[in-house]
Amino acid sequence: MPSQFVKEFDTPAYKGKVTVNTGVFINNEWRDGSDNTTIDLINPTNGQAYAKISEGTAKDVDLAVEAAQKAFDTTWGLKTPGLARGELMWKLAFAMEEIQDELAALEVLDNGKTFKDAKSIDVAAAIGCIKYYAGWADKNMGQQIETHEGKFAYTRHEPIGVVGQIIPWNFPLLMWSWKIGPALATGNVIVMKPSELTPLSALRCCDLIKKVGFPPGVINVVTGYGQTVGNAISTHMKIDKVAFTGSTLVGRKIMEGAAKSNLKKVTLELGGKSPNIIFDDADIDTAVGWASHGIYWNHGQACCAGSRIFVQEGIYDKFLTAFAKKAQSIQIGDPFGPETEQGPQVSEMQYDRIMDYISSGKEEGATVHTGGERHGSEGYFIKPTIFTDTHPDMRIVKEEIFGPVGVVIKFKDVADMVRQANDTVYGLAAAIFTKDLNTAIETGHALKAGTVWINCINNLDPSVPFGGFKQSGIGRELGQYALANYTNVKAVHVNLSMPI
Ligand SMILES: NC(=O)C1=CN([C@@H]2O[C@H](COP(=O)(O)OP(=O)(O)OC[C@H]3O[C@@H](n4cnc5c(N)ncnc54)[C@H](O)[C@@H]3O)[C@@H](O)[C@H]2O)C=CC1
Ligand code: BAL
Repeated sequence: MPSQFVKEFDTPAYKGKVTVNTGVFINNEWRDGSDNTTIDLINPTNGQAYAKISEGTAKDVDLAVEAAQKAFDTTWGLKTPGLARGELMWKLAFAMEEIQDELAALEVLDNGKTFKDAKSIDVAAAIGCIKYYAGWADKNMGQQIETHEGKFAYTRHEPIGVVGQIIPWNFPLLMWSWKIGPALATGNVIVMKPSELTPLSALRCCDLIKKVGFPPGVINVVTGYGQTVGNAISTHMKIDKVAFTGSTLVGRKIMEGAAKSNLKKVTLELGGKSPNIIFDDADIDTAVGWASHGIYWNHGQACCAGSRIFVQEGIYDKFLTAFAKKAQSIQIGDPFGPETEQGPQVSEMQYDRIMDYISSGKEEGATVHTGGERHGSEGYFIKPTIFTDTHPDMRIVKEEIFGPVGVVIKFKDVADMVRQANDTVYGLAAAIFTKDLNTAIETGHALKAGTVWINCINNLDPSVPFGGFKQSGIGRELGQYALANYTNVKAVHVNLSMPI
C-alpha cells in the first residue's frame, strides 16, 4: 500500500484532519509508481517540503491505459446508459460538497491561493462543473437528417474511448473538473495527469470516485512530471485523444507527440495576454474593482488575466490613481488568514520568472508605478505591480507573465487601440468597460479573442464556452461545445427503398 499524506490543519480558516493517498490511482486501486520514486511537494508560503507523492512513469501510463480500455469495453462507454453515468457524476459532486473545506485546504497548501477563494471559487465552481455535465450525460444526441424518401440517415455521437488529460497548477481542482466533466458525460475513460506541483485535490477525489461507485478503470490518475508521464500520454498509441491546459510551449509538444504517434485528437487551452479596455465613459469605481480582479485574481496566475489595461486619455489619470490605491490595498500574507487577499506565487520557478519580467520592464525603460518587488522575506510573495510608460515591443507588454503584474497603456484613438489590443500572438479573452452599448459591441466584435467580457472580467460559467483564438489554443472547454471534443460523429445511412 503506498503512502498517505496526513495533516491536521489548525488555521484560522480551516481546522481538521485530512488524509490523502499519494500513490498512482489505477483501476480504482492505489499503488506506488513503478520505479518507486517520489516527488516532494513544496509549500509556497515558506519553500519547505511538506509531502511526497509517487513519481509515475510511462509504464504506469501503460497500466492506466490498459485499465481504462477494459472499463470502456466492459462497463462504461456505450455499455452504461447516459442517465446512469449522470447519476454517478451527481453523486461525485455531492461527495465533493461534503468535503469542500478539506478540498479547499489542499488547494491552499499546494498552490498558495487563499482559502476564501479556494472554497468559494475553485471548489464551488468545480462542483458546479461536474453537476452541469452530469445533466448532459443523457442528452448527447445525434441528428436525424432528411435526404431521400427511401433512406433513413442519422448521426451518433460516440465516445472516443481512452482520453488523456494533462492539467496545470493554477486552478488544480477546477481544471480537473473542466476535463473530466465533458469526458465522463459522453462516456469516455480517462488517464489524468495533474500538475506535479498541485496534485493533492485530484488525488483526494480518487477516493470519492471509488466511494460513489464509478467502475474500476473509468478514471485513472498518474502523478508525475511532464517530460515523462505527460509525454507518455501525448505520444501513447492507445490514447485516442489528449486534452491539455498549460503553456503554449508545452501545447506545441503535445501536438508534436500526437502527430508523431497515432494522430490522436488534440484540444489545447493555452496562454493569453488579454486586453482590458476602459473607455472614458466607464464608471471608474466599477472599472477599478474589475481591473484589479482582472490582473490580481489568483495572483495573476490566470490564463485569461487582463494583463494589458488600455485606458482612454480622458480618465487615464483618475483611473491610474484609483487603480494604484486598490493594488496597494491588497492584503498579502498567509493564505489561510481570514483577511488575506493574495498568497504566494505557486513555486520558486514561477516567482523567478515573474521577477525576471519585472527586471526586464525596468531595464527596458518602463516605469514601476507601484509594486515591482517581493513581499516579505520568505516564500514566493510578489507585490501587486503596475507598469506605465511602456512600449509595444517590451517583453512585459508582449509576453504572458502569469503573475500580479499589469501594464497600463493610455489610448486616444479607438481604432489604434484595437490594433494594439489585437497585436499579440494570443487571443484568449478581452474585457471592455463602457456605458455605451454600441461601443461595447462594436469593440467586442473587432477584438480577436475567444471570450469578450463587457463591464466584467474573468467571469466564467460552466455553461459558457471558453477557449482561444490564435496561439491561445484549439477547441473550446465548457458548455455544450466541449462535448464535441469527446465524441466521434458517426453518420449512418439506412437504405429503406432506395434503388442503386
Ligand atoms: N493556460 C493556463 O491556464 C496555464 C498557463 N501556464 C503558462 O505556462 C507557464 C509555465 O508554467 P509551467 O508550469 O511550466 O506550465 P506547463 O505547461 O509546463 O505545465 C502544465 C502541465 O503540463 C505538464 N507538462 C510539462 N511538460 C510537458 C510535456 N513535455 N509533455 C506533456 N506534459 C507536460 C506539466 O507537468 C503540467 O501538468 C506559466 O508561466 C504560464 O505562462 C501555466 C499553467 C496554466
Ligand atoms: N485555465 C482556465 C482558467 C484560467 O486560467 O483563467
